[in-house]
Amino acid sequence: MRIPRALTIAGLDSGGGAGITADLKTFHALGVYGMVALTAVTAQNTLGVRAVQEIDPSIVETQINAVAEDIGVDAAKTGMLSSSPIMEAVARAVKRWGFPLVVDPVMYAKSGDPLIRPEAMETLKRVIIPIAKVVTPNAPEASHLAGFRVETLDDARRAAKVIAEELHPEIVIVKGGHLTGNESIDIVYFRDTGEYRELRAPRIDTKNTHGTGCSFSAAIAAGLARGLSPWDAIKLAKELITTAIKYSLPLGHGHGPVNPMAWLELRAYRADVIDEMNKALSMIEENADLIGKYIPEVQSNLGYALPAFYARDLNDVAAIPGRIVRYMGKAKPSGPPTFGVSSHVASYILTAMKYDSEVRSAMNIKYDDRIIEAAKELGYVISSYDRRQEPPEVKAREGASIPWGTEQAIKSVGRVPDIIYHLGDWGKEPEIVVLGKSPVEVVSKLLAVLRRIDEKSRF
Ligand SMILES: Cc1ncc(COP(=O)(O)OP(=O)(O)O)c(N)n1
Ligand SMILES: Cc1ncsc1CCOP(=O)(O)O
Repeated sequence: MRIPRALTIAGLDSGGGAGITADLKTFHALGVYGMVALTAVTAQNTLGVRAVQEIDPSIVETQINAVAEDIGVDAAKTGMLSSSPIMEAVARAVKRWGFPLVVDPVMYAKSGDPLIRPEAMETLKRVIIPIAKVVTPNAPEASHLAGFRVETLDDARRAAKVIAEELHPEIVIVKGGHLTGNESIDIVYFRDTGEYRELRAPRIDTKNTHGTGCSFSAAIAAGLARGLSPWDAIKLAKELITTAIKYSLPLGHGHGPVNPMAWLELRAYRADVIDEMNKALSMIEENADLIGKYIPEVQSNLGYALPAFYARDLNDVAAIPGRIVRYMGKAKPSGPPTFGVSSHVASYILTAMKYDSEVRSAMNIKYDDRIIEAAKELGYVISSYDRRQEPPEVKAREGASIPWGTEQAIKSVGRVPDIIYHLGDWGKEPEIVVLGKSPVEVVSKLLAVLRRIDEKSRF
């Protein structure tokens, strides 16, 4: 088994959002072992850079040699290279080992503070960019490298070609993050073939973009280390950075950090949600006769949302496609738990989570007075709302009824209850919704109530 290995040759951001910490998170999120050759220590936070201590160039070079000689480097990236001597040292080591290099031509921090000495700009162009397989300037960096202002997509296309032809990297990506428009469009130019390609993603409206360039270039290096073609590595990096920006972290008072670990966490949480749903479905199947009696005309569903930070909309809630039906008197899930297949139950969950982020699961069942009575006896918190009181403007808004009703029920008991019910309206069947922290907890609550009804009916 080959363990892909990538090296970041970059600076430390004490705030943890950019530089080597962003790079290592990105490498690991993509399943690549990460190594570091530190070039500078910056005293930095989300607001700016307070101080910079450069690392001695010979130490930078020795770090690269040390890891390449022993552990091996499948691909590397550079970030903050602030001085000509550091650049010369890096170039010597890169040429010695011959690994593919991604260059993020870091010039300024998001805060606007400079991260390169003015006199080193020429060395960046003459010594570092020519040894790059891929170079990833944003629009201001592309302006410096190409020698004209990059403000439009056409400018970006022209700049990519000029940088490739004059400075000789194999591939130039002029990133669209600093340009305007609903989409963030990166221009990719291949020097050998003269071919242009584009990478598009919806522009995400956030100020928390600290570390974007670092993570993007690290993701390309990780893809190369994994043996992907440059184009596949670039596409993967665009997907990762879009996710990292979508789930960026509102930390600090300036530009908060992007979140490359979201790539990994989302996958882990999704798998966890499906596992927990399957456990609860087994409980339903083991008690199919009992639960079967309480499946309503519209049928039931059981939902479970991702943890609150990741639960943004209905697609972030897993439920049963085709719902839980009554078949031969028994409760029967129609299919495997799947994200984005519920609107009704998912809407209860997402609304409840606004009041208590721990309550991530719910199941709807048929209304029955005995359930309310038994739940009261068991000490559950019960609340209700009256669908007939729904304001016309709420009724008129698609998808607004359940959030409205859920909020009414929560506000009337001052917390997210265990059970919410309503007695219906014209054309709306009365229903009971059981809520809980997990689907196992929801089904356990439901079974406790149904068993109590059963016991009572026997005496
Ligand atoms: C140590 C260090 N390296 C690089 C940067 C640049 O990061 P950022 O300011 O977020 O800009 P992009 O990553 O988007 O290019 C830094 N601030 N510190
Ligand atoms: C009670 C109820 N009312 C309309 S659909 C439905 C059942 C569950 O729907 P979903 O599968 O959207 O959660």
